[in-house]
Amino acid sequence: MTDSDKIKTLPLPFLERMKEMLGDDYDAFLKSYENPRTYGLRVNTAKLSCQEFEALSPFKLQPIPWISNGYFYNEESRPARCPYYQAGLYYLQEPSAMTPASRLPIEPGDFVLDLCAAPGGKATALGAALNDTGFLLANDISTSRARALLRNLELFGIKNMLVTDEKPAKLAQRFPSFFNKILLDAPCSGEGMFRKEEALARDWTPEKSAELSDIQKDLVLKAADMLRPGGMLLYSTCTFAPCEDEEVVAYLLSERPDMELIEMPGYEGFSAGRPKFAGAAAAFDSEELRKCVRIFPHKMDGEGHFLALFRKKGDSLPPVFRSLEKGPDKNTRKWLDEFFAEIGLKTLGGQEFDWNRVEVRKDKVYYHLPFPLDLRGISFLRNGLYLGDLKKNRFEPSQPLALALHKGDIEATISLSVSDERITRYLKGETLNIEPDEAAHKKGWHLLCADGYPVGFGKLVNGILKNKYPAGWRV
Ligand SMILES: C[S@@+](CC[C@H](N)C(=O)[O-])C[C@H]1O[C@@H](n2cnc3c(N)ncnc32)[C@H](O)[C@@H]1O
Repeated sequence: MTDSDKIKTLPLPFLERMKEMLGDDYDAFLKSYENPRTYGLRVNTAKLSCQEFEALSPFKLQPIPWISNGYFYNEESRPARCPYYQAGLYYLQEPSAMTPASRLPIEPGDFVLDLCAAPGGKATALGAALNDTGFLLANDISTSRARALLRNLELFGIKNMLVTDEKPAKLAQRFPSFFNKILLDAPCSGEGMFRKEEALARDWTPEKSAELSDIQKDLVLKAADMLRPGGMLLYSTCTFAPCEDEEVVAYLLSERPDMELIEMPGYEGFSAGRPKFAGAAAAFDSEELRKCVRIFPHKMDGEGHFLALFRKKGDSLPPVFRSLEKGPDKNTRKWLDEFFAEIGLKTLGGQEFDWNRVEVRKDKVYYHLPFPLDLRGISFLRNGLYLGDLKKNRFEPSQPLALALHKGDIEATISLSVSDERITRYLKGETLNIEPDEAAHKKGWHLLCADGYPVGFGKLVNGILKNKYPAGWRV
């Protein structure tokens, strides 16, 4: 389909509304559909700095000016095929979609909720910013989408996380005034993504936006109720529809007078929210809506988005938890100790290993959140990090453990260059020949690394590395 054909697929009522919204800018907006879309990559700063990534990157990068750790890349570079992707060094994300997580200021130790998180484009950014301090609850109502979310968080090596597939109402009941940072990237009509995904334009109807607006209003109230006084909530959509954007913001401000809009770090391409779209619920100064941000594809190298940053008035202290004092049973401790001695474990993700966080369920060993949460009745896919499995009298490590390890955490590594074809063969599940000077130990469990960044485990026997990369992760 040519680019001018693309314009022909845009629904007429949508175009009429955009013409009214944009006035003199409408022609430039329409013309932007003739431009190719841009491609973005966001560096996992929990694993390496942007400078380190720039020095390593095999593809040409150009910084995204409004995202501190974001880069444009050329479509032909195919960064998903590079082993650094399997090592969790970056996430591929449309550049505008990087904006919401980047405008929610995460501090070490924050309790963060991403309410509609799958597949994890924003949750991975929030988790990396927390860098295993505090904790991240990443939720999605859809179980299958929550599985993809879990995989992406595991790829990023995040430990302090709870991944749930719950109804927001249930979470709101269990966690009132609990989190101090919340991202609500709401389900929306996706008008901002019409250039990227034509199917969205084909399925669009004005009635859908009205239905979604009701859902968004419900979700934003639930999110506000889970926010602690003094905490911040970022609401975002990838649509231009006023009933899903300013109208939802106005609704929250009217229903919850303790919520206020605040300015977010700006960028020259951002456009202000529109006071006239406040809708019926305008029991506040609608000029405040100018603090919202609209992203238009004719003003920036990205697709359409909407963002609003709120603060809950007042102040509060973080919840206090009793510390965990349980730890694993004697045998689990022994088998884990033996494995850790074999690989020479010093730290886990740069932090001291905390035995109190270890718990076994059905022969699976987990490294829980650092404090106990009451999860009775809450449906979750993961609490913390899945460390591995108890087999007959021994422990076998998991892939998420491999990805949660940092350079320097363990002794038993084999580090090959990313361009060494053995890394690609490993990712396909093949066994490898390893020279004696390439491995830290003569035999046993090793962590295979690409330029020092963990990719997965293998077991060395007589110069052959038996592949332990799980079938479900292979490329
Ligand atoms: C815009 S997408 C989220 C994208 C995600 N934040 C990211 O950056 O990768 C919206 C998500 O909301 C989920 N969703 C839809 N209705 C929901 C509801 N009532 N409660 C929670 N999540 C919901 C959908 O399954 C979908 O994954």
